[in-house]
Amino acid sequence: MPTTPARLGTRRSTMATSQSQRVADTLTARTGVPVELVLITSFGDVTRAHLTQLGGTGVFVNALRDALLAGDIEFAVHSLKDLPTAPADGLTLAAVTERDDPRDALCARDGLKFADLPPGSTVGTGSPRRVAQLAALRPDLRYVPIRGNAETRLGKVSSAELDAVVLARAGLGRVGRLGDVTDVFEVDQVLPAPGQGALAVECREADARDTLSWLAAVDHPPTRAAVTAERVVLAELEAGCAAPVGAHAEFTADGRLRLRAAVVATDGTRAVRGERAVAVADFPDTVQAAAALGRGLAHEMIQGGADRIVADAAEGKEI
Ligand SMILES: NCc1[nH]cc(CCC(=O)O)c1CC(=O)O
Repeated sequence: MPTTPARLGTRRSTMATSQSQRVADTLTARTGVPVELVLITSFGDVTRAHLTQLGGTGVFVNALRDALLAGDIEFAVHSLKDLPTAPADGLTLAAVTERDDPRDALCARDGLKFADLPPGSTVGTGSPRRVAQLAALRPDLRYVPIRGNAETRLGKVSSAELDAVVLARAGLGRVGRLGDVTDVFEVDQVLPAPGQGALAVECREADARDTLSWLAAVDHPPTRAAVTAERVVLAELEAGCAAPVGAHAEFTADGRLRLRAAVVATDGTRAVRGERAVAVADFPDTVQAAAALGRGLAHEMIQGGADRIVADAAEGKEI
């Protein structure tokens, strides 16, 4: 067992350092291996461009991946929903942590619920997925693209620049701001981003089987199966993290993995939704069964025109 600390690369934001520290602490508690955090600046943290204009997925993870490949760190913790679906050469997902609350949350002025926002109220979110699904529920609100970390976004409500913002509840918990939440969207109202609420532990492929095999101590196989199904939907639709695609999988009481997905046009007027479930225990490999579930649902949705909606959303970059 190594006695020099393993270096865990993290982005600098409060959310990133808090979730990285939590993974580090759990790993040390479960394995005895000391872990130190190494702060890395990513392009996604410094640019002010809108997420849909950054030209693809991975803006938040590339700096960490570069540091891994350069040998500056042993492993990295990412928000799984920020991780591109394409595998990175030489790297592997050593663990997927048990998912936190996957739902999106509203933080509104005066404790307002979503249904009680007056018509014309301004709702800030940088995510086409959220805008599309929220606009389908409340076309009478004004959706305003915003960027910045969770604290910056919440500040736009307290300064009265916006009436509300929508953020992931899991992230708000990690920055200690659950007290700002005034409403929570059930997953059948606003489907979360694939992987939302789960963390990915990434390392060099060779190390995962060898010197870093202890990272498996934070792997949560049911979460890995669920997020695999969700991410396959995203990959099959050839959509990135900025696409209007929601997907959520969960195990039902009778042991089936149930996957729901939605592709919604950014103005909320067109949508293709789908749902299917599989008894994963009937298959030798749970993750492969989950991937097959995701592929099946994605193909059914493509038959229904989901790929057209994704392509249209990618063309009209401004939301
Ligand atoms: N794209 C930024 C990002 N990446 C992960 C989270 C939240 C935490 C999570 O989903 O694990 C957030 C902020 C947000 O969407 O509100």
